[in-house]
Amino acid sequence: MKLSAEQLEWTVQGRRLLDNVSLEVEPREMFGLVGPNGSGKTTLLRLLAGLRKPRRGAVMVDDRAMSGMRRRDIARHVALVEQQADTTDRVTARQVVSLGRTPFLLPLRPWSSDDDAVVERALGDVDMRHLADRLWHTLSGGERQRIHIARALAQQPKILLLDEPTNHLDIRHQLSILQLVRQLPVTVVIALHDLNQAMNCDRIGVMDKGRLIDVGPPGQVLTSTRLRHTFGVHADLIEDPLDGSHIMRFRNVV
Ligand SMILES: Nc1ncnc2c1ncn2[C@@H]1O[C@H](COP(=O)(O)OP(=O)(O)OP(=O)(O)O)[C@@H](O)[C@H]1O
Repeated sequence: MKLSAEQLEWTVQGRRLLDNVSLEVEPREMFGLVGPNGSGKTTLLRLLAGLRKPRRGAVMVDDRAMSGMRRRDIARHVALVEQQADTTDRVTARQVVSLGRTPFLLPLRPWSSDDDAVVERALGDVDMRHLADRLWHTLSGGERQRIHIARALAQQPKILLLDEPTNHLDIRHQLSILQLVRQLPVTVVIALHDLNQAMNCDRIGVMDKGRLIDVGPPGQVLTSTRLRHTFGVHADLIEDPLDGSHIMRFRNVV
């Protein structure tokens, strides 16, 4: 499924947090969003997920305007994993993942064994089956993050939006989640701070002060000049002797 943004604008208290952002993400593409703190990545993801309505511009899912879609309809296509989503309810990990099935439940289509199977698979995908019956508040930050990803997977979305999904994870789970996301047959937009992880996306977009200032293949976009000007760091791209891929080596701040 294709996801596009057309001239999006979002203003809060007179401050323009998103300024004329246009973007097209192709079906099954993995699109990375990078940019310094406060550059607008989360704001853009929330608009792309339909959680906020743009002041100006539109979000399109294939050729349908999201503004004309009902909440449940959006949720059947688009899932968002937020950076800090929490719950104070006394629920188990499995119950949180089960929430991902809500958009598909109807009076004439109640919970079924198919839903159980989807939830179990999602728990397995994030390596959380063994903790599925634990209460939410007893889980660690990284375990909660994996459960949030599982909830989004249980939604079986065509478009998956992820806001820094690896920021609480140990290195093994970082790699396995990114590998998993990469293999899913869905359109992905993923905000990442780790620029070396962003190198694995098909294309990336660079956000800076609410604007999307560059889009393209990672190797073309994340140049030493871009890292200096937008991220304020001196860095070199080094070639990995094993496979010829590029690795960023950060030196010091500008
Ligand atoms: N509701 C709000 N009211 C006022 N300012 C806001 C609001 N939401 C976000 N902002 C501001 O908008 C800017 C963009 O925030 P956003 O969370 O989208 O950035 P980000 O690129 O995701 O940042 P980070 O990398 O730190 O997660 C920030 O300066 C933030 O303080």
